[in-house]
Amino acid sequence: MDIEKVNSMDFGEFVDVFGNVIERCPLIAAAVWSQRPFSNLEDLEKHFFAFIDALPQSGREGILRCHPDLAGRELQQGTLSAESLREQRGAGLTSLDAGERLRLAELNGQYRARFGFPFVLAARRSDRAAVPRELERRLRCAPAQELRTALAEVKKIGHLRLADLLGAHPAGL
Ligand SMILES: NC(=O)NC1=NC(=O)NC1=O
Repeated sequence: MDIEKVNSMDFGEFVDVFGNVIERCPLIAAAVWSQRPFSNLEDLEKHFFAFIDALPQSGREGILRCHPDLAGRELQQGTLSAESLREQRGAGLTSLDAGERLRLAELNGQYRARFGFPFVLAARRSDRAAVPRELERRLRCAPAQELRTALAEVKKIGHLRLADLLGAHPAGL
C-alpha cells in the first residue's frame, strides 16, 4: 500500500486499517486521520507518536493498560488481537511449558503491582528466553524511567505494525 492510497482513505477505512497500530487504541488512528495528507510512512508514524507524546501521564499509562500480557490469560483464552497473537507466536510465547508460563505470570503480576500497568515489550524483537530476563531487569527500574521505556516499546510495536501495513521493511528501531 502506498502513501497516496493512505491519503485517499475516508475515516472509516483509515481506522479499519490503522486502528490497531497501537494495541486496542483506535482513538489514536481516529485522531491521526485529521492530519492527512501524509508525505510518507515516516510522516504517518510521526503523527501516531506525537499523539502519544502529547498525552498526560494518565493517558500514556492508559495506552499501556490496553496491552494484553505476554503469554497471559488472553493468549490462553484465544482473545488476542491478530497482530498480538502473531507477535507473541513469533517470540515463541505460544509454546511455553507450564513452568515458563507460571514464571511469566508471576513476573507480570509483580510488574503490574509495582507500576500500575502491564509489562510491554516489542515481542518481535525478543524471544522466550529474553522476555523473562527483560521483565526481571525492568522490574528494578524507577517508575518514571519505566514509563518511558514501556512507551518506547509501544512505539517499536507500532513501527513494526505500520511497516507491515505499508509493505515497508522495518528499520532497525
Ligand atoms: N504486553 C505486551 O508487550 N504485549 C505485546 N507485545 C507485542 O509485541 N505484542 C503484544 O501484544
